[in-house]
Amino acid sequence: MKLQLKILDPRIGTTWPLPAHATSGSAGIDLRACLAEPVVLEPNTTLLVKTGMSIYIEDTHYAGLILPRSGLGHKHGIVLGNLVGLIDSDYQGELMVSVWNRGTTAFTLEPGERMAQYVLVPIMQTSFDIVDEFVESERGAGGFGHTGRQ
Ligand SMILES: O=c1ccn([C@H]2C[C@H](O)[C@@H](COP(=O)(O)OP(=O)(O)OP(=O)(O)O)O2)c(=O)[nH]1
Ligand SMILES: [Mg+2]
Repeated sequence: MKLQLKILDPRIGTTWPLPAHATSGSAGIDLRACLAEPVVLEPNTTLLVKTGMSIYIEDTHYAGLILPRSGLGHKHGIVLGNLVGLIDSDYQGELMVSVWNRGTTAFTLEPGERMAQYVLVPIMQTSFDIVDEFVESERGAGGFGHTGRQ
């Protein structure tokens, strides 16, 4: 599916490649850190980092998710300060990534480094019928481990 992309940082598409799926089956598109110079992220610090671009989804049946990269998250503790970024279909501003060093050692984020990934997902918007009672389901109100652990 084609989306409108506005390039805000001229290094995107010149110094660094245009955003794209890395392989034919990649679900995500890596987002690069649009930094002027390397930044040291001390343990347990968070930095809001520009991506240098805006993606306007427009169609309300889709949203963007910003997710961690597994290698950075597992090996270096670099995840997201908001855990997951949710990008609304009507958002036209610059995509921003809240980079959180949840690890125990400092991490140097380099200009152009792929820091997170963007995934387009389908969305069902909801409205509500107000009711007093539900038709009873098999589960009912049981949750939070109600069915046991094994
Ligand atoms: O990691 C993120 C999360 C959000 N956004 C942008 C796109 C999104 O559409 C907008 C609002 O995000 P959200 O609704 O999660 O944040 P909020 O704190 O509720 O802000 P708002 O009051 O603007 O809705 O911020 C990002 O660029 N990166
Ligand atoms: Mg909001």
